[in-house]
Amino acid sequence: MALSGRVGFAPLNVIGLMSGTSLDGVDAALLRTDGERVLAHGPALTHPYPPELRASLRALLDRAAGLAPTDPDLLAATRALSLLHGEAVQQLRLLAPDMPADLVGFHGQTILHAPASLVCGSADARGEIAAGGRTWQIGDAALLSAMTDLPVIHDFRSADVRAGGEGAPLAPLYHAALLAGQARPVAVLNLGGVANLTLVQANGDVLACDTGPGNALLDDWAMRHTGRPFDQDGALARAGRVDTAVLEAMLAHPFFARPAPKSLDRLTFHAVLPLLEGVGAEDGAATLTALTAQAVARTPLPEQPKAWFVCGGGRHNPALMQALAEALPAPVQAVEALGWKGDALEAECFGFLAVRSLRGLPLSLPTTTGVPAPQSGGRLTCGGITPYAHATWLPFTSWRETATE
Ligand SMILES: Nc1ncnc2c1ncn2[C@@H]1O[C@H](COP(=O)(O)OP(=O)(O)OP(=O)(O)O)[C@@H](O)[C@H]1O
Ligand SMILES: CC(=O)N[C@H]1[C@@H]2OC[C@@H](O2)[C@@H](O)[C@@H]1O[C@H](C)C(=O)O
Repeated sequence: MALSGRVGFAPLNVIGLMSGTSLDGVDAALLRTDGERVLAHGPALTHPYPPELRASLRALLDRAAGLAPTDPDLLAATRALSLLHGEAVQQLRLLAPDMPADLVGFHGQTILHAPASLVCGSADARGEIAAGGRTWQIGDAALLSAMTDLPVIHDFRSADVRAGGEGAPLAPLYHAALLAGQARPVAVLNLGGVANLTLVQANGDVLACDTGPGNALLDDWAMRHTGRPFDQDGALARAGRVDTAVLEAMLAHPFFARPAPKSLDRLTFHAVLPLLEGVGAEDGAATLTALTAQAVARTPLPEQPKAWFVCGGGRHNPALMQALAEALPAPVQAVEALGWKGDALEAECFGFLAVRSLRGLPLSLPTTTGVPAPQSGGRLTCGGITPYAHATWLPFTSWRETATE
């Protein structure tokens, strides 16, 4: 029998873990993939952060730029979130005894994102100061590997930033793999703490960027005015009116006019919050909801998508979905319309990218992060693997399986 030129790569069962900028918890999802195609979707779940961990992570974000690696609060938060990730992995394994995991993709918690373009405030100078760029995801991959007795791929973004890229977004190659066969141009919009889009152009090229705030500003506003962590079902925004003068002043931020690729730190837009001084709780929520939608609509794109598919927690907010439908010229639907799990997509993505990392395939492209050439990334940790024993000393806390809507 003649051998074909291409050597195949056996698909793996991989658990992807993502804890996003909303600081709400860990999403975990199981996939069978070779890093190019998804052969099976296993279960997914969300393991919420306890309020004290959420508060301590939120405090670390404010101090991240000056944090020493040995800072006691940093070490405590790193350990706590790594243990929670370990719990999430073990719970997921219990849900899928017929899909034994081979590998874990561990994103970690971003506490600082300062790629060169944000450090210098201009994309043009990126090449000169690339060495100054930095992105920081905390998490103890060796501890996770020891807890789960699995090899762990982590540190997905640093190689891209070191090479002069934005280090984000990294979901585009996963979105593009799932979009194969859809009518183009087509876009996926992720409404997390920060919002990001993937555009698959008519010729199949993939373009991506962060668009602006997703839910993070609105979450902080809701916490300040209602004491609740987010604007549940958009109730606050729906009771208010958009302050167009404030909205336009916010949209004057130079980030919005920059073409893709571009990325953001969760705190980048906190500089615009003083513009809302004196605006009431409801009108402020309506204005921040409109800001997220307008930032997407005004992102300079070479082609307008024929359809938008929305993932991330923001798609549960009807006020935000309505604002997007009004701002965008093409239909806007949740990714469930494609049969995808919108709350598990990012976790699945880091499973998919873990397998790509293992294979040395690119995680990013010049058109997705601005990196000069297709860039691989991620680091493998399998040191310290010990037989799984933590169940005897770590009680499982609350978790919920991701619904298939
Ligand atoms: N019912 C709801 N009503 C309004 N907003 C909601 C609802 N459910 C979720 N959200 C929003 O979704 C957010 C969580 O979204 P998600 O889990 O996608 O964030 P993330 O994974 O942290 O984000 P990122 O993509 O930035 O990493 C919450 O903080 C909240 O703002
Ligand atoms: C630095 C960082 O963690 N960025 C996140 C964040 O959350 C959304 C947006 O900002 C995106 O750039 C990225 O996450 C997704 C999963 C990504 O890399 O595609």
